[in-house]
Amino acid sequence: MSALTLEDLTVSYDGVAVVHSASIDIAEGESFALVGESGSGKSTILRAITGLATEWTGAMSVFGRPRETLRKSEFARTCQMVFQDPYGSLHPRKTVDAVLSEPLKVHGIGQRSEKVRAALSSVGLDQRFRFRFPHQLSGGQRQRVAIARALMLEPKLMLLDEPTSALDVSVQAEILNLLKRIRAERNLTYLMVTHNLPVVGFMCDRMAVMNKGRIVEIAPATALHDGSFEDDYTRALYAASGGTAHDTEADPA
Ligand SMILES: Nc1ncnc2c1ncn2[C@@H]1O[C@H](COP(=O)(O)OP(=O)(O)OP(=O)(O)O)[C@@H](O)[C@H]1O
Repeated sequence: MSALTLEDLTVSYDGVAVVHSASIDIAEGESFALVGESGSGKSTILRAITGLATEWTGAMSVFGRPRETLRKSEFARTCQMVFQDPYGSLHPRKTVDAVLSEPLKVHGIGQRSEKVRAALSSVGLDQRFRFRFPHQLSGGQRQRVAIARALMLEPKLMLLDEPTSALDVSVQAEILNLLKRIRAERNLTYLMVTHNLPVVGFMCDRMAVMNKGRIVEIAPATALHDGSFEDDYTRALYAASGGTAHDTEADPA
């Protein structure tokens, strides 16, 4: 079963296309990376999937359903996104409890207190953080809250937009380990934007490489062992990242 299929997806802002004819098919349970330099269109693909970028042509489907047929609430229960910046993505005047309860309230789901407690422990946060505000948390703790919020509705597909790049190097590996564990525990599908190839080696099964709005190559993450890429741009990106074989079992940070 495909978790996410994009066919010939072109996305524009104000009539100017920034993603051109992208096609990707991600299997259920797969962890898939979108890589490429800044401005290549990676986040725009995530924005089109979530509905934040509305000018698109082509076809998108989520677990076999055409994207445009999914109502907002159905989509939210299937697919959630974690953003790069846990500072900007959490409301400054809402406690962790309020942030985590909100999706349950909106969707009419009960047993909220138990669910919030369980969510905190599943992202490795002590219960004492429950009634704190974002400014009372570290960057890594905030990102744990953002991940917990994304999990509240038990989605099957997670879109991760550079989920660790705003964090201190010392906590990046912790968050990547957390994301990896959660995916295994819940059989989640990940589509992750990153510019960090070692992160791809650690977290992902396959990668699509983007250059100037186009997917130039789709390769297994194991190609990072020896740089066996077909496309010149991908090889240049690999060389720029150090070009060394990455141990996929080791922490990248
Ligand atoms: N809201 C917007 N309106 C107009 N143009 C935009 C908008 N957002 C992004 N763009 C443009 O679309 C192109 C692709 O941007 P996008 O953010 O998707 O790239 P990216 O690969 O995710 O880069 P980064 O790694 O820097 O986030 C860029 O040229 C960018 O300037």
